Amino acid sequence: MEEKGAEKGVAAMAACYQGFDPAAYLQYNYTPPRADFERKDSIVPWKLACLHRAFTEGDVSGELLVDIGSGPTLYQVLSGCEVFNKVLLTDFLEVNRQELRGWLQDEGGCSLDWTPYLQHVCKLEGRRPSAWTEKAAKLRQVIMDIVPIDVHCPQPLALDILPSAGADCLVSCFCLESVSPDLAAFIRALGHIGRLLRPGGHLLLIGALGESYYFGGPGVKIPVVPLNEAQVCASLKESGYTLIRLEVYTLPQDMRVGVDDVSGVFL
Ligand SMILES: C[S@@+](CC[C@H](N)C(=O)[O-])C[C@H]1O[C@@H](n2cnc3c(N)ncnc32)[C@H](O)[C@@H]1O
Ligand SMILES: O=[N+]([O-])c1ccc2c(c1)CN[C@@H](CO)C2
Repeated sequence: MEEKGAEKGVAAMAACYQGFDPAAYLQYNYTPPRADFERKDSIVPWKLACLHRAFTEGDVSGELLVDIGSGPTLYQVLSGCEVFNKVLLTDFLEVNRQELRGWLQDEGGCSLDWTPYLQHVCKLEGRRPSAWTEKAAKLRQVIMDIVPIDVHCPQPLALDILPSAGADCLVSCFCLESVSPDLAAFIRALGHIGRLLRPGGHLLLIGALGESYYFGGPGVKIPVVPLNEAQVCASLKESGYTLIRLEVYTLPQDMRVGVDDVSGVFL
């Protein structure tokens, strides 16, 4: 049983997320300058390059990839969808699950055009950019479901969703530190998601460094656990992970656009 304070902190975070606005969030973080495919130092191309390397160079493989706290974004599985034949997307909010379903059903029901992302990852894979339609079809084919998740629950997913052995790989981007009231809750959540992973499975974790808040929509200010590299490493170790590689991106001044106070990104 968590002590009362922890439960109150978690409930307060859930209340903050009631105002989350997927379209605004995508606009803030997934359009230029943060997603500028012509700029070598833009954040999103850096993340896509790291994910491409992680999914193709490491010995990351298996059947099932689970994305923890997908939000309204798909970039985090554009490389993984070529390596795993089942991808499970998850989020705490129905508005985000709905946004992802909109893309999946390909009826124009989503707030961001993911084509430049698909084209960019095709380029990283040495394919011609026009292969983006094949990649989109592949992703729609491997996404098996879009389900609710709560990383503060010792059992974050409904019981019958994962095979008994667990997932072969987890990916989670800007979730745990953005949904936890404090560092202790962040570490507990790391442990909770670790139980979804089979022994020897991989966790690809992307997160914010030095961030204390971000806007999840107009006027929707959400508190974040400010992390430094040492805390990330110590938290992973404490929750039973073996760190294989840590990469850090430091935001250039013009990537600080007022939607948060993040200073760096780790993977
Ligand atoms: C900053 S967004 C990250 C979205 C996306 N992964 C990305 O890379 O941009 C944090 C996400 O965590 C979700 N979330 C909020 N509370 C959560 C919880 N208790 N468990 C899991 N996810 C939660 C939110 O709905 C939101 O989609
Ligand atoms: O630059 N980015 O690509 C990017 C994408 C998502 C997010 C950030 C930066 C920083 N804030 C987090 C929420 O804590 C969400």
